[in-house]
Amino acid sequence: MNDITFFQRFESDILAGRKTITIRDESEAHFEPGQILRVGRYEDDGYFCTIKVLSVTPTLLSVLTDEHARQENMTLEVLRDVINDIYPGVTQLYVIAFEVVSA
Ligand SMILES: CC(=O)Nc1ccn([C@@H]2O[C@H](CO)[C@@H](O)[C@H]2O)c(=O)n1
Repeated sequence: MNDITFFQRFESDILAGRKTITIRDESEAHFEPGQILRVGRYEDDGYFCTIKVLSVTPTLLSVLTDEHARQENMTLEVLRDVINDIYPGVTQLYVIAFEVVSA
């Protein structure tokens, strides 16, 4: 069983270290720094790597910055669109910073 999933289109960025955060809603705000998580693809739940959680930081959609976008390997405009698609109407978000520990 995997502990967290990502859309398949982000797999290569995660494995290459180009995507080092994920921004989630309340339902995934329970992770703790130091936790080791098995990571799967959302589409088929296939395992693709193991990450270590570095931090979990509450944030708001309205205060996302270019620095968040850089850590997602996308522009801020695209990041806002992605979040609006996944979490329509949600303003309270959590930035989960992580590093890949094995793949
Ligand atoms: C079931 C479910 O919620 N899955 C998610 C949720 C979010 N994300 C990515 O995190 C960043 C900010 O949201 C963006 O890169 C998102 O695409 C993801 O890959 N998979």
